[in-house]
Amino acid sequence: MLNQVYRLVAARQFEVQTVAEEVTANDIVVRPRYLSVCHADQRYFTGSRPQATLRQKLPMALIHEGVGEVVNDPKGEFKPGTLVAMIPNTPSETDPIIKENYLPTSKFRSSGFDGFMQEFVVLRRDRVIEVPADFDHEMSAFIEMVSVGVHGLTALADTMDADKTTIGIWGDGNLGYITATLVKQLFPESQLMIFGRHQSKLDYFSFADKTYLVDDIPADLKVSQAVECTGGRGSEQAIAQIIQHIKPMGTAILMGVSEDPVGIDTRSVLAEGLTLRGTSRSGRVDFEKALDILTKSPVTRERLQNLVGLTRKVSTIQDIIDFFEGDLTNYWGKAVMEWDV
Ligand SMILES: NC(=O)C1=CN([C@@H]2O[C@H](COP(=O)(O)OP(=O)(O)OC[C@H]3O[C@@H](n4cnc5c(N)ncnc54)[C@H](OP(=O)(O)O)[C@@H]3O)[C@@H](O)[C@H]2O)C=CC1
Ligand SMILES: O=C(CO)[C@H](O)[C@H](O)COP(=O)(O)O
Ligand SMILES: [Zn+2]
Repeated sequence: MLNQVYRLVAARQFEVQTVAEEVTANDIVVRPRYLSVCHADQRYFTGSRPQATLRQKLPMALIHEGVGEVVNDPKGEFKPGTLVAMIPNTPSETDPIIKENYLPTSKFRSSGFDGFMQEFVVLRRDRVIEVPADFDHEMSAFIEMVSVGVHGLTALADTMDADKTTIGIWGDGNLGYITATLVKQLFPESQLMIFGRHQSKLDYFSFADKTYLVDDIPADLKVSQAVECTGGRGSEQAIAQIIQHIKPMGTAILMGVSEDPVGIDTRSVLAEGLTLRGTSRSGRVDFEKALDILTKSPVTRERLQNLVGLTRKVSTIQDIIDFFEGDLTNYWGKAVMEWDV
């Protein structure tokens, strides 16, 4: 099958390349419909990764968050037109201990392996998962990010001590918002506190028990456990505040990506017996759990619909460039393209 792949070839430059794809009986052919932009894609689009990384990974189709319609299933298990979430991580082995998203042999789309900006995406059968027909399509585009939140909170549940009194989330953007909606489902008895930089973003977290601007946190405030969802240079300040405000022996899950190493006050980490645990990406089990939560909880779906920020139909390369540029200046929410190439 000949496929048109929309690859980033250099910062802010895309090219359509024609690729011959083999479709085996174990594959599903999907036409992408709604695609959502992640910070990781923007770091490639703007050329802000190190030059050596860009040389190694480009040309490459961006985007690892999206839903599409099944076009062809050689085994007939999925009907044509079925809406599916596409799982960007593609493992080639299993391990009894290391999860699929941490195996060095796994390929992750839009990080060295073509993402979803293609006419058709050929995925292994276990890399698609049906999305209920009544889900909002634009919200469904970022189910991958919901699965990342599920993965992070699963790691928190596996690691933390018995104190569930208060969970603090640092970061008032997309990942913070998604993780906050999931805390309400996965830790319903906990008090949820959000720590952010913008009052107008914190106002969206109306379901949280408390919100704080990070320059106005009461000195004696303590959280039982914490999740860092900031990234960039903001991570350093967020981790420092988490160390200051978490109870002894608490766990902090770190999810924000920083290009440069950030400083951490290890003396306090040791003195208070804290656990800092990083989580990255997600696997099929996290997608399944995310879809289960969304299916059972209409209120979570409604909250996540409030995170749909910029939406536009894209049909040409200029539309794609304009869309990515638009996302860079978009203040609140996820940017979702209706993929109409
Ligand atoms: N681990 C993983 O698998 C994944 C990681 N990520 C990463 O998560 C990070 C966040 O992504 P996303 O939510 O989309 O980004 P956003 O820009 O939407 O959100 C980050 C928010 O955190 C705020 N912030 C910055 N510093 C602090 C601080 N010290 N304390 C509290 N809030 C702060 C930012 O404010 P301001 O804009 O003023 O700086 C911004 O509002 C990125 O680094 C992204 O790459 C994303 C997906 C998956
Ligand atoms: O966004 C993510 C998962 O949803 C990850 O942060 C992203 O995959 C990291 O990739 P890269 O190393 O290419 O920045
Ligand atoms: Zn991502």
